[in-house]
Amino acid sequence: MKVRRAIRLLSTFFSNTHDPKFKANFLSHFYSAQPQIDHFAAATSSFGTDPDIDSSAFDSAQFSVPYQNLGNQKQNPQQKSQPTWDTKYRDEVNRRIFGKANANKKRRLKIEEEEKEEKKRTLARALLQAALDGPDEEEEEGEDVGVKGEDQKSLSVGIIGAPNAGKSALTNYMVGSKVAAVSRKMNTTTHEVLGVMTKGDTQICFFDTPGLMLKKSGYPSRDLKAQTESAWSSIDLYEVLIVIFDVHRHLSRPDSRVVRLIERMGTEPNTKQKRVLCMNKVDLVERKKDLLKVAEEFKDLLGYERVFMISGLKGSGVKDLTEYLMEQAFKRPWDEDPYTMSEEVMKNISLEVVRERLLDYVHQEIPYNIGHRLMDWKDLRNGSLRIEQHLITHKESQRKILVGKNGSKIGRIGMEANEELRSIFKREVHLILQVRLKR
Ligand SMILES: Nc1nc2c(ncn2[C@@H]2O[C@H](COP(=O)(O)OP(=O)(O)OP(=O)(O)O)[C@@H](O)[C@H]2O)c(=O)[nH]1
Repeated sequence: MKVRRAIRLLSTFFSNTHDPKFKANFLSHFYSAQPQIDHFAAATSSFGTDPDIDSSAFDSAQFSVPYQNLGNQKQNPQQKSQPTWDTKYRDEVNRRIFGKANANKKRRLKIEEEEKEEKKRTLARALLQAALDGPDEEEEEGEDVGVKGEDQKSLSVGIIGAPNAGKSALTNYMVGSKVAAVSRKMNTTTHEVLGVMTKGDTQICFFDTPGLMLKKSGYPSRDLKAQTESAWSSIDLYEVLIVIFDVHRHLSRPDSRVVRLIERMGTEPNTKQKRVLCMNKVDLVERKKDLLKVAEEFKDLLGYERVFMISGLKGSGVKDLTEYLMEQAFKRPWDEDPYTMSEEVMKNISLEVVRERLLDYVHQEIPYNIGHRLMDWKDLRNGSLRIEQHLITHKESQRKILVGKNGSKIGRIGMEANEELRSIFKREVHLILQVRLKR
């Protein structure tokens, strides 16, 4: 749709232009993969001159498709199915089968780094989807626009669980699927806002509780005592605490530390906090009877007001959980500006938009190992946003595919991404994409 609109704009522009020389020049601009001197000089200034790097560029400034306030269009960017491959499992397999426990610390760090990146991207995708979807019917009912301070309701929700229990996936699902607006920011190392959901008059902030080390007894480890103590004491700050665990894993290989955590949280009363138990990853459990068995196992834990069987990834049961949380909210002004998108989120969205367009145009031709980096992000004085991203490949053949004939592919990717970013950020965007060959 958007390409068509851009093409339409270009055709109108052309039909009003009669100078054939001008047309020819313009077209050579449009399709040229060669950087245009002025823009390129600016675009590469942050890079220095690396003789080993060859590049081709798209610069949105060369294509004067006028900015229009495109509003909150309903769009459906075809979401590519993401590999659900979890590198932790690969690591575990290597460790068990090949005994590579400590073989490669660097590799582990790299994997962790990749996982972090993937999480950021997942969040960005969810936010992007939400931003593009616009408010759905349910949200329109409650219209959060202009909800007065005295009518606002808020709730803080902490999520606790072992690594891999699915805390992020659940939050992303809740925040991403029903978001009227979103923001995400880091507070301290122990309080990370996982996401903010604003729906109707209610805003729910989800907090991660990282850094909680458990001993076999289910109590905090003495290692890193100060750090973990502050993390543990922070748990009480939330009005609702979600204790989440991987029920599929529990059925096959129960982890005593997780069981103790569930028991501890379910027995220790806290009159100021409601606690719920979430049996996550139910989609992986084949025999649903097994779920009842697990529910039975924890039925005497009176500290939990409710038990939810959910799939944070696929969404089953999440609606009930969300409704429950909405009901718990207190009359209190919102903590977060629902329309704030943090810069970090915006940056990730910009990468994600380009990545999606890339996948649309190069499909499987481009392996996932192509480097994709945000090189520059600037708020310009005229109110526009300058975004520079580089696609880095080691192979000339890949560079050619990305650039396309006379730069047509990178040009198209750039045009579409630029327009999409304008409509998401509601401002003029100056996008520069460079395909670089690193020898
Ligand atoms: N099948 C299935 N997989 C899930 C579900 N929830 C999470 N996962 C997967 O489990 C893995 C861990 O999920 P995360 O959401 O990252 O878990 P986390 O608790 O935030 O992990 P840490 O950040 O390590 O504490 C990911 O590969 C998810 O895709 C679910 O409901 N069903």
